[in-house]
Amino acid sequence: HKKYRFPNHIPGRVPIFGNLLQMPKNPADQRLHFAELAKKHGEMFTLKLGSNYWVFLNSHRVVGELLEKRGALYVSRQNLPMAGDVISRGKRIVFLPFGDLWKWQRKVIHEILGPAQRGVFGPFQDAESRTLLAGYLDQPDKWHLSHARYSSSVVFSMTFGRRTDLHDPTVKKIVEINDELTKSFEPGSNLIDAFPFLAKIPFAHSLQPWRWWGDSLYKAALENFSSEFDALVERQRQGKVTKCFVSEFLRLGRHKEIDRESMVFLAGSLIEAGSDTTRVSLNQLAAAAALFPDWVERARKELDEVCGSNAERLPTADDAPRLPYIKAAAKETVRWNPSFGEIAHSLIKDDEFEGYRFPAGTTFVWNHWGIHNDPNEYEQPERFYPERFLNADLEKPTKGHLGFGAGRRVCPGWTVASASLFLGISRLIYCFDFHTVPGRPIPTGRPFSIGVDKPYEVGVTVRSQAHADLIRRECRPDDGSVNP
Ligand code: HEM
Repeated sequence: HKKYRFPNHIPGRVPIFGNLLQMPKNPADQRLHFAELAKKHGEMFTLKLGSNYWVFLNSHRVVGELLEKRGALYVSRQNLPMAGDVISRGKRIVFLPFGDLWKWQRKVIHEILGPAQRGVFGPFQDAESRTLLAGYLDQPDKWHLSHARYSSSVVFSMTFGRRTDLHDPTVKKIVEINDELTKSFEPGSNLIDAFPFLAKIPFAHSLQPWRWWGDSLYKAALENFSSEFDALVERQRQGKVTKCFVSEFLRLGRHKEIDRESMVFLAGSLIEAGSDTTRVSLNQLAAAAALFPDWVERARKELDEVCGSNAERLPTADDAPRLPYIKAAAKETVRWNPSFGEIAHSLIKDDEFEGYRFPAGTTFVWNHWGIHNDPNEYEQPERFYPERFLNADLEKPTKGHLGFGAGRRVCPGWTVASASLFLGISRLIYCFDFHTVPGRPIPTGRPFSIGVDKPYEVGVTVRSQAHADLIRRECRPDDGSVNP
């Protein structure tokens, strides 16, 4: 590696493992650790994790220079024998290395879910957010389950054309598989991904316990998605299909271009990538509304001007041009106290930058928590303050923060995601008050827990009798139940 030069190596490396043994175990602690390292070492630093070099990008400037401006080079994912090959058999787009299959999948997703298709998924978001309100009204203490149901049912409708609730067996399995999957790609979380060469040693299959676990996760996901796929084809045969990702995919003949398992995983990947992210973002929103009532007041003023101060009607997607503050709040929701970790990019060709030389295969991490909490990047970063996004980029939901990642790997679901957030936020803030619960402070200053359990206490009450009546009138209460 003589001809290469990495920025700021973090001291304390040991042979073979590099910095791996210094990594905190818990993902939230890892994020705080990366932010601390950024404070000490500046815009870039390097960790050696097993046999891999990980360069951390700690400012919007270097993320922009490398992941955005040179996006065509910083476009792949690192070699992940466990998460990518064994658990996903190279079929989950999120782990796919740069190449034809990845390019093809991005193109198809864009074609079916991009901005031109808003009319297709808009009605799902409208229906599901009404159910969200009914859930809040009936079971205010289960707000977190209402978020889970909303998020999951939107992406399910959009992908397979059917609504779901939290008791749905397919949804339950997805949640379980996702839990395991998330664990598997934290930096340093499993030895095989830290030492990819181990995967190449021809041990007998039976001597590789990690393979059993990975294989069983793959099979569980495949069965789960396949049965949904078959059910849709059957509904279609009976002439009962709603326009959705899979029905469009079939109508456009895309299934002739790809094998069945890859097709099933493409659909499944959308659900995996779209549900938890939206759910956790709404959890962040609830915490922010309870902790910072000042922005809620300002958001209300705008909503009341458009929909009436006495619950005349619900906000809709068509109100967006008159609700700039809500659009800004949707961006701030994915910026503030971000709970999710980053997904690293990998370099496909040697590159030089400001005196450094990186070999192809280097892993690059956009330091999500570090950048979002850096006072040099955001004034008072700990404060939820939508005003910071009332600027020229307001209409570009992915700009000004890293909530959707960056560059060529930026979340391809952002159109759907930002519309789900916009509608969810505008309706919730219009109809409900959020407050902190005495003696149960919301634990900010570190990433929130992303599990399906309630991450913290938030008090929820309907704003007025008129708002409760509006919900009863316009949202079907029988759909609103999240838990018997
Ligand atoms: C608020 C909700 C969401 C958030 C915060 C979010 C965030 C992200 C982030 C941070 C990435 C990685 C970007 C990178 O590597 O630079 C990503 C990737 C991805 N997201 Fe989202 N996402 C959300 C919703 C969705 C939805 C609704 C869908 C599907 C319709 C979706 C589909 C995907 C896919 C397929 C990828 C992998 C892209 C690739 O590797 O090329 N996401 N998302």
